[in-house]
Amino acid sequence: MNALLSVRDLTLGFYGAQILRGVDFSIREGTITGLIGPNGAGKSTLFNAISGLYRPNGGKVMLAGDDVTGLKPHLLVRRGLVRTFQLARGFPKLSVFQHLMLYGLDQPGEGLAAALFTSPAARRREQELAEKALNTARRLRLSHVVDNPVTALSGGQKKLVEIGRALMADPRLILLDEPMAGVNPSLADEIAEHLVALNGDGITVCLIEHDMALIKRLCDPVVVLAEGKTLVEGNFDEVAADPEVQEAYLGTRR
Ligand SMILES: Nc1ncnc2c1ncn2[C@@H]1O[C@H](COP(=O)(O)OP(=O)(O)OP(=O)(O)O)[C@@H](O)[C@H]1O
Repeated sequence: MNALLSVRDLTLGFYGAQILRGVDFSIREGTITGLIGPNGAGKSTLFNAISGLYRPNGGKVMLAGDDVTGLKPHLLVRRGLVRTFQLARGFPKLSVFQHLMLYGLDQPGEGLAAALFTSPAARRREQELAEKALNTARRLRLSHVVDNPVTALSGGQKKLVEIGRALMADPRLILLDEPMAGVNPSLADEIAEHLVALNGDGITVCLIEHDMALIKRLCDPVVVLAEGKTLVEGNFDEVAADPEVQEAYLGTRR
């Protein structure tokens, strides 16, 4: 399988502190790739650098063979790369449905003007979007809360809305930053099932997660990041048995 995304020698620093120190890794199309590493290793920063939130100081991000280093997030979304955040972002007063619609609007050719003018074409497009939002909610088993404000949702449901938001962009690759963190075990299981289903539908997934049982169950390969560098890559058992990985975790985490 080909690399859908490759990161080469990526570096990024804040105020003189080097956080990413030459990261190299690839995400093969069709995989659920796990990205693990001790707290502070730079995993979220790496997602931010890939998804255009932070501009790297050096190195390259290639998406489907194109150099997309430093492209703004909305341009990457149009190329099929979407990320989610650890803490669901959003507008507290909007309903789940309105959230999904809003993110569906940020699509190629979907100017705000087109959405506001009530031409037959704009109305048709709005109807299509509404259907897509309802289907997305159904797919994530959120239909029963679709008209509720996001503030009224449980932590786990908010995580599902965050995934739904990403799905509205018809992604080819989703970067998920701890989508199960802080969620009760049965909902974490449900989210895991959704990820497997999305992957079955052809979406490539890269997942940051601290729960090793979930990583073992869902991810192959697993990439380990420590102190801003990729340490090793392999299947879960290979990675877990690696002395360097054990040392990285022992040194800083357990
Ligand atoms: N905007 C920022 N400004 C300054 N330092 C930052 C910023 N974002 C992250 N850092 C620093 O970069 C380092 C890596 O943080 P990051 O959140 O990427 O780690 P992580 O591997 O995702 O950790 P965790 O598993 O705990 O979420 C940390 O030392 C953090 O304090």
